[in-house]
Amino acid sequence: MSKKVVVIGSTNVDKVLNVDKYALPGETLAVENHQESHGGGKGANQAIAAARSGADTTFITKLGDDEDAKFMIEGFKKDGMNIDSVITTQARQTGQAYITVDSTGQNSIYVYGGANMSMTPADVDQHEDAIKNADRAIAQLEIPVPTIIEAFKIAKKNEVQTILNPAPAKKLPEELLQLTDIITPNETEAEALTGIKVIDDDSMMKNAEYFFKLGIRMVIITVGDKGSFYATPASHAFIPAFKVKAVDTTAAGDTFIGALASRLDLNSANIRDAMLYANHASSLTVQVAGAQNSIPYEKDVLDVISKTSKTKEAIEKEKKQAAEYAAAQVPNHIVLGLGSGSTAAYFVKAINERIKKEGLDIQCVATSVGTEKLAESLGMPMLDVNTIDRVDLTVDGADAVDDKLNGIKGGGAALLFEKLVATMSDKNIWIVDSTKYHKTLAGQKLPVEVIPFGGMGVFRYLNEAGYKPEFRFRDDGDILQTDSGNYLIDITIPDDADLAKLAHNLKNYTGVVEHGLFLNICDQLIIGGDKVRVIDRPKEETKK
Ligand SMILES: Nc1ncnc2c1ncn2[C@@H]1O[C@H](COP(=O)(O)OP(=O)(O)OP(=O)(O)O)[C@@H](O)[C@H]1O
Ligand SMILES: [K+]
Repeated sequence: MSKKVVVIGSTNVDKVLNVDKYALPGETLAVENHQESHGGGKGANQAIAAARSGADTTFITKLGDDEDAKFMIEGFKKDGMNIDSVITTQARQTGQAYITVDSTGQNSIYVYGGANMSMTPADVDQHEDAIKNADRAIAQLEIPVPTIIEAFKIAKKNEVQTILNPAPAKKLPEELLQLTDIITPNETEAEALTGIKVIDDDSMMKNAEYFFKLGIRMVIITVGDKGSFYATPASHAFIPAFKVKAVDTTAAGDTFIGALASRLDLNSANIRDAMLYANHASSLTVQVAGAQNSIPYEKDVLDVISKTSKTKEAIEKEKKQAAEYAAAQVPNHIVLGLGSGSTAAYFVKAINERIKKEGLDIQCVATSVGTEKLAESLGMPMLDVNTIDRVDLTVDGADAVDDKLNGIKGGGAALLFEKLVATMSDKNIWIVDSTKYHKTLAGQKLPVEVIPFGGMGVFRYLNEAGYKPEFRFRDDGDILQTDSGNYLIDITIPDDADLAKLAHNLKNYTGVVEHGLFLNICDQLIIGGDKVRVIDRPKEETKK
C-alpha cells in the first residue's frame, strides 16, 4: 500500500529577513526582525511532503560539509526519511536561499545553488540502487539537467515511474521529457515548455496534448487557489481547490506533488482520490507561514478529509429534515412551485411520495431545467410555467437567509426562473440547513445574472463600485451559462449595504438580467435539524 518514493533534488536552507521596505542600490537599512533559518529547496520539500504523507521516502541530494547540512539532515531523520543517499561535498556549501519579505508580503529571493548545482550524473550512478528499488522517482529543476536525465534513465531501465516537476520554469531538452511519465507544471511552467498559455480547460488540454506527443502519460497542471487539472490520453478533469484563508503559499506546489506521489496508485486508477488528498494537503500548507514547517502530516490531512465529509453528511441530513418537514405541510388541491438545488430536490422527492401515496391533487411548476427533469423522471404532474398566472405555494432552498427572512438565491444558477415563480406565488417557503441562516447578509456572495453581450461592462462597473466581482466558472474551467444562456457574476455584499438600494441599483444597470437578492419574498423559513426550526415573517411587514 505505502509507496516507495525516491526524490532526486535540491536542498536549500532559507534565510528569511522581514523588512519594512526594500533597500535601494547603495542604501543601507536597519532590520529588526531576523527569522531563524528554515529548511527549503524543492527537492527537500517534496521528499518531506511524501514522507509525511506516509511514503517510504529516500532522498538523493547533495549538501556541503557544514552546519546547514547538519541542520537539514536532522530534519530529514525526524521525518523518517532514508538518508543513505544524502551526498556530502567539501567543495561547495549547502544550497542557500536569501529571502526578504516586505511589509506587504511581497518577497524577493536570491538562490545560491551551491552543492545542488554540483550534483553530477556520477553522483546519481553511485546511488543507482536507491532508484531501482523505488516505485516512482521525482525530480525538479534545481539540480543540473544532465543529472536528472541520468536518474530518469536508470528509473526507466528498471521500470520505475518518473515524475518531473519542471520548476523553476525553463526550457528543457526533449530527451528529458521523453524519459518522463508524469509531468506536474504549474501554469507558468507549462507555458514555458509548450508556449501555450493556460487560461481555460481547452488550453490545459492543448498543453496536455503537447506532452502526450512526447510520450508523457499523465499531465497535472496546478493553478494556485483555483485548483488543479489532470489529463491522461483517456480522461481529464479539473479539481477545484478548497476555499481556505491563505497566509503563505510557499511550498504549496511541493506539498501537492509529494502528497500525490505518496497516494497515487501506480496504474493511476485512483487519480481523483489522490488529487483530492493532494488538494487537501496543500490547502493546509497555505494556511501556515513558512515552507517545510507548513507541510502537513498524513494524520492532519486525513482529519480534514474526515471532518469535511462528516460536515457534509450532517448538512445533507439537515437539508432532508427541512425538506421533509415542508412536504408534510403542503395542502391538497394547489398549484405548487418546485424550487431548484439540492435541498429543493429532497423536497421534490418527499412531496412526490405524498402525492402518490395519498393520491393528492397537486399540479407542479418547476423553476429550472434541472428540477423539471427530476420531476418528470419521478412521473409528477407538471404544468408549463407559461400557461399559469399564479402559484399557491412555492418551496425552494436558499443560499443564505438573514433573520428578517431576506435571502440570496442563485448559487445553483437558476435565479431568474426562481424569482419569476416566487413572485407569482401567494406563499413562499424556504427550506435550508443551519449553515445558511445568518444574522446579516453582509459578506455573502451574491450572483448577478448578465447577458453575455455586455457582461464585461457590468463587470467593470461592479469592480469600480467595490463589489469584488468574479465571473462564475464551471468545474471544468468553462464559463458557466444559466438555463437562459446568460453569465453569472458573483459579487460580495458590503458590510454597510442597504439591501433594498443595492437590489434597485443592480436591477437598473443595463445588461443585468436579474440578481439573487430575494427581499420580502420568503414567508416562512424552515431550518433543518433534529429539532426543525420554523420562522415566520412578522405579520406587520408588508409583502413584495
Ligand atoms: N490559496 C490557496 N487556497 C487553497 N489551495 C491552494 C491555494 N494555493 C495553492 N493551493 C493548492 O496548492 C496547489 C499547488 O499550488 P500552485 O499551483 O500555486 O503551485 P506552485 O505554483 O508550484 O506553488 P509554489 O511554487 O508556491 O509552491 C493547488 O493546486 C491547490 O490545490
Ligand atoms: K506555507
